Parts: sequence; C-alpha cells; structure tokens
Amino acid sequence: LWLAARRLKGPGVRQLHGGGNPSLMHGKTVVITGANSGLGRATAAELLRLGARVIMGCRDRARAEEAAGQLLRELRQSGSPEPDAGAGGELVVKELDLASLSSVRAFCGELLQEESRLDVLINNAGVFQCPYMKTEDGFEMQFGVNHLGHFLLTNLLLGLLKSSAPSRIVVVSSKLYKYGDINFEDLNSEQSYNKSFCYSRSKLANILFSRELARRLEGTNVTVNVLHPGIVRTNLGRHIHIPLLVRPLFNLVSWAFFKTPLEGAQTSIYLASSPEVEGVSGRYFGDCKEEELLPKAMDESVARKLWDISEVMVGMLK
Ligand SMILES: NC(=O)C1=CN([C@@H]2O[C@H](COP(=O)(O)OP(=O)(O)OC[C@H]3O[C@@H](n4cnc5c(N)ncnc54)[C@H](OP(=O)(O)O)[C@@H]3O)[C@@H](O)[C@H]2O)C=CC1
Ligand SMILES: CC1=C(/C=C/C(C)=C/C=C/C(C)=C/C=O)C(C)(C)CCC1
Repeated sequence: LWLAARRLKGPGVRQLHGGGNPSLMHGKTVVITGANSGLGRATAAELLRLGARVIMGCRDRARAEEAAGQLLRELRQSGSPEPDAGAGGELVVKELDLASLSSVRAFCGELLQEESRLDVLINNAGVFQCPYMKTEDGFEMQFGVNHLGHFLLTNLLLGLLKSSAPSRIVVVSSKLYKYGDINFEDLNSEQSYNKSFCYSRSKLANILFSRELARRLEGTNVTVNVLHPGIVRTNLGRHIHIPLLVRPLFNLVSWAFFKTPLEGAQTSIYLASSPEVEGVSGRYFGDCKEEELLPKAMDESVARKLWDISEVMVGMLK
C-alpha cells in the first residue's frame, strides 16, 4: 500500500515543465536521437505538444513509425490542436543508426538538404551494458553509439545549428559517469571488457564532449548542456538478465521507485525549451537544476585529447 501510495502521489520534485505555453516551440525544428522509446519518445511527445517540428532519428523505421503514430494519436486524444493546423507541431521519421558512421553521414546529408534550420539537437539514444559487440566501424558498441556516433552527428550538424542560432544542443548522460575513466590506451576494450565500466566511460565521454564543445562554441549563440535523467523505467535495461521468477519483484520495485519516462524527460525538455536557460552553456543538470561534477568530468586536457582522438576515429581527420 505504501508503494502504491508513493507512486500515485505523482511526480513531486519531478515537476513537469513546459505545460503552460503550447506555442513555446512553434517554428522550431528539433532532432532527437532514439526518439522511438523511453526518454526520447517522451521528449518528442512533449516538444511536439509545444509546437515543434520534431525529427525522430531512429535506427528501426518500423518501430519509429509505430511510435510516431502513437504519439499523434495521444496528442489528438489529449485535445491538443491538430499538428500542422496552424498550431505548429510536426513529426518526421528519419533513419539513423549511430552504430554506423555511414548511416550518420547519410542522415546528416539528407537533413542538410531538406531542412533550412535546426534549433535543437538532443543526443539521447543510448545502449546500456550490452555484451561485447562492435559497431559497423569496429568500435566497442557503448562507446561507439553513446559517444562516437553522436560526436560525428553533432559535428556534421554544427553548421546548420550555427546558422539557426540561437540554438541548443542537449546531451543525455548519466550519474554513472562517476564510475568511468577515459582509458585512452584501450578505447575499443580489446584488452578487457567490463560492460558497466564501458557504459560509465561512454557517459563520462558525453560530459567531456559537451564541455569541450561548449568551449569551442563560445560566442556563437549555440549552447550545449548535459544532463542526467535519474533512474527511469524504460527499455534501457534490455541487456540485463533477470531470472523469470524474480522479474515480478523487479517490476514492482521499478514501478515504485523509478521515474516514468515523462518524469525522466523533464530535464531534456527544460534544456531544449525553457527561456530560463537561454544563453546558459557547458553546464550539467539533473531535475532541471544545475549540479556539480566530479573533477574528472571537468578535466580540460582529457576533454581536448578525447576530442582529438574522436575526430580521428570517426574519420573527420585522416
Ligand atoms: N533509463 C534510465 O534510467 C537512464 C537513462 N539514461 C540515458 O537516457 C538515454 C535514453 O535511454 P532510455 O530512454 O532510458 O532507453 P531506451 O532503451 O528506452 O531508449 C534508447 C533509445 O536509443 C536507441 N538506440 C540504441 N542504439 C541505437 C543506435 N545504434 N542507433 C540509433 N538509436 C539507437 C534505441 O532504439 P531501439 O528502440 O531501436 O533499440 C532507443 O530508441 C540513454 O542515453 C541512456 O544512457 C541515463 C541514465 C538513466
Ligand atoms: C524496468 C525494469 C528494468 C529496467 C532497468 C533500467 C531502465 C535500467 C536503468 C539503468 C540506468 C539507471 C542507467 C543509468 O545510466 C529491469 C531492471 C531490467 C528489470 C525490471 C524492470
């Protein structure tokens, strides 16, 4: 009963943002990676409701079309104005596999041809503690998708973000960055693979990347901020094996204690849309508030070295 009461009490400090102004994002174009599921889907739903043209960058077109259809149905059922009927709001599905640099290049090529502006880029997609796997280009999967794929994507879209300024880049990291290190001598984890360490390393890379990019973008009116969403009930745990018998217990615990995707997406939505963070850049947020980082996430020399190596790895510098 206590668990149920706690759950039903609602979001509490996990305050819902953006509800007040249905045209806050009218005329703005937003790209969200991994928008078919979990936090990305909830972020897309809310920004669509706020009038944005939302481009869903997803690796599986069928899953993405299905999610887009559901989002539009939910929007209609909530009584919000029909997308495209003067109130803004539009959903576009595009294929983007962050585990393939050629897919990232194709996605950006198409986007640069078709879109005249880009106001917000949300680097949200992620893989969590998968077995040892490599991306199409031979990178360890978690580092490859969570960091390198987004590194190339962001760099290829920077020109459009700059020409659309003021514009924003929002990066979804995790508090688990605390358990990672950038071990430059084995970025592909060929000497040893620890799935928890590699996830944390990729999330630390997200923060170092965001801070280095914010430094490089000073004076351009393009801001970059990074966030942790808290613990959220999504599909992220798909690679965690939980024996069938204890699954109901885990489900109960997650139902009672984890945030819902909409609650977890609040900081992404806030950083993408709120006038409160206009001009704010290079910061780390949780629950829509700025938080402190450990020194290892603020190390400028590691951030620069990671940037330089990432450029070579994704083929921006030969
Ligand atoms: N849930 C949580 O508690 C926490 C989540 N995060 C972060 O939040 C972000 C969103 O995760 P969450 O919503 O929880 O998890 P989900 O698994 O629900 O969503 C992850 C999304 O990323 C997509 N994705 C995975 N691999 C690729 C790829 N190669 N190319 C393109 N898209 C890909 C997935 O696509 P598909 O559906 O096709 O697999 C899915 O759309 C991640 O960056 C995660 O690290 C951080 C801290 C806590
Ligand atoms: C819902 C649910 C699960 C989801 C796990 C998730 C969503 C893990 C989140 C990971 C975090 C916190 C990552 C931080 O960066 C389990 C445990 C697989 C099984 C029980 C039901």
